[in-house]
Amino acid sequence: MINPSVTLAHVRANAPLVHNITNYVAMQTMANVLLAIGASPAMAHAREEAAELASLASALTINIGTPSIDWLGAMGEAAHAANRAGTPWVLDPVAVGATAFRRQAARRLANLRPTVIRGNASEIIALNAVIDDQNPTAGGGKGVDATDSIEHAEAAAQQLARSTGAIIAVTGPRDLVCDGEQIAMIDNGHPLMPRVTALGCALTGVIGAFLGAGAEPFEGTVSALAYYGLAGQQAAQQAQGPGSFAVQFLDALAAMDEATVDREARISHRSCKH
Ligand SMILES: Nc1ncnc2c1ncn2[C@@H]1O[C@H](COP(=O)(O)OP(=O)(O)OP(=O)(O)O)[C@@H](O)[C@H]1O
Ligand SMILES: Cc1ncsc1CCO
Ligand SMILES: [Mg+2]
Repeated sequence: MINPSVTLAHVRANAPLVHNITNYVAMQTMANVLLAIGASPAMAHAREEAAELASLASALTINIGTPSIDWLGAMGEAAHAANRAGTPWVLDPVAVGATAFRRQAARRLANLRPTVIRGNASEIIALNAVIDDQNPTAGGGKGVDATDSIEHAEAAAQQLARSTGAIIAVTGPRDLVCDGEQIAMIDNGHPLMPRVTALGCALTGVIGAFLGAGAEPFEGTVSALAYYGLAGQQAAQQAQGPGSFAVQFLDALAAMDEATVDREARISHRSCKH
């Protein structure tokens, strides 16, 4: 039985510092989402300070949404520093199927022992193919958007969890979390969420904050997804469309009552099929 409110309360009480190397599109949204949940965001991508900041933080997140060679250097150094410090870190392999540059970057990062990898269904299918050396040339997704279903990604998530040792979180109309042995499905969320850019990227930060607050990685990831989806449902009740939804969403994250998360989280849990 997972109680998402336990970690949410820890985040609110301890305001973990989350270091994010994320894309230009997501930076402000992600920082605002982290502030709304009660965490303390730091967005920094200079190679000169990446390792130092990662080792100070309670959690690190790395997102390849707008990659460059310089940033990849900073990402590698930050991941190594987090590993040395025993700090959890989350990889967001944005649009990994789209280009050779992204495939190479994501392969390198996924092999640096991330605690969690979060992507949409197409990203997880593509990343698994890359790690499995199927090396897709034009695989998966339409740029940063998903074109595959969660159900379709389940086998890939399981294989990727086993090959990388990471917890795999696949998000979409339903979310799935797999550690290679067990699977949780989360049925919270709202169709307006993918109509606002970078809400997936920001969710990667929320997972980071939950891990940084001390959650066990599988439970912390499931808890973050349920809380986030539920905030989406609540925001949608007040919203007129994607614009007002974005504003309402921050308010819903901040106002979320802890008992409500436990009551309205729709989490189911089972063993992997194979
Ligand atoms: N159709 C949907 N119905 C309900 N919830 C959804 C839907 N699509 C996405 N979500 C929710 O939106 C959040 C972000 O997930 P999504 O899969 O859209 O990320 P993403 O594709 O990485 O987004 P981005 O790249 O824009 O940051 C998750 O909480 C997910 O559950
Ligand atoms: C739209 C977009 N392009 C690169 S990163 C990003 C944010 C959503 O992933
Ligand atoms: Mg994404």
